[in-house]
Amino acid sequence: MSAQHPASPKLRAAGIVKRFGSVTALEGVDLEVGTNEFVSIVGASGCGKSTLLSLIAGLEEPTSGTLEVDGAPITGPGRDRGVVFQHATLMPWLTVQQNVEFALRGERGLSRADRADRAREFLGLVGLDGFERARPVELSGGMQQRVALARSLSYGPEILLMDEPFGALDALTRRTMQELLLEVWERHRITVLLVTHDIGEAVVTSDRVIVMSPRPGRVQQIVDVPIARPRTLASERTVEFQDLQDRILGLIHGAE
Ligand SMILES: Nc1ncnc2c1ncn2[C@@H]1O[C@H](COP(=O)(O)OP(=O)(O)OP(=O)(O)O)[C@@H](O)[C@H]1O
Repeated sequence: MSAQHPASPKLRAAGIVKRFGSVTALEGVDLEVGTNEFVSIVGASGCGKSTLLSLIAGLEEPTSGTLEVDGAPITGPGRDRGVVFQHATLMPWLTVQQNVEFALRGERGLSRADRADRAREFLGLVGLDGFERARPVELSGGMQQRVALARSLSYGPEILLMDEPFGALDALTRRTMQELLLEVWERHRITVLLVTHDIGEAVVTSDRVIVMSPRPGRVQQIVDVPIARPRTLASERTVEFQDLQDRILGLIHGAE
């Protein structure tokens, strides 16, 4: 287990247990994520990665244990946490611009014009200038995920929770989206928690990788990623990168 724990964590989970009927999805999960940290969660299918993310998003309640953001308990979904899922879940009858504006409707003090400006700003950030009036059906999967990312970032969350956000994309688009995510993270310095099946993705993006073990889901090990940033394709060709990736794969297979 890594000795490094953030001094005052942005996000803290302590003793988390989650049961669905007779299934124990999570058993005694402890986790601390620092402000601006980029942390990935990996592990075999069914080890509780999505469940943990849903609990932190406030979409599910733990059976027992404590979940906190900045020391305050998580009691439900909140605008301090943005969520991006594997599928973009855009509203098909709205344009790209309207989809982002819709997410801003609850923002106090934002006029209609402000919402439109904010939506345009974030669509620009994810490289969708010129697509504001398109409908989701006219976009590729990667572009739809860009809209989902813009939508989640537009209301200024401090934590971005991502569940296999690029899992449905082809390898090239996936690579572009990883680079975009890192760019956004470097620029906005938010805290990111990324669930992924792609160990390379976890290593190239993260400060730390949490390896979970299944039945019931627990934190098996936390692996530090000491590779210098910014990370590029060249960093992935290094022995250090390959060794880390192999070590994490070994941990996952050892736990199955
Ligand atoms: N709503 C639910 N009702 C019943 N059981 C559930 C529910 N959600 C998750 N589970 C169970 O909890 C366990 C953990 O599931 P979860 O989806 O969190 O795992 P995961 O690691 O994200 O899996 P995958 O990598 O396949 O997406 C599984 O045994 C799953 O069947």
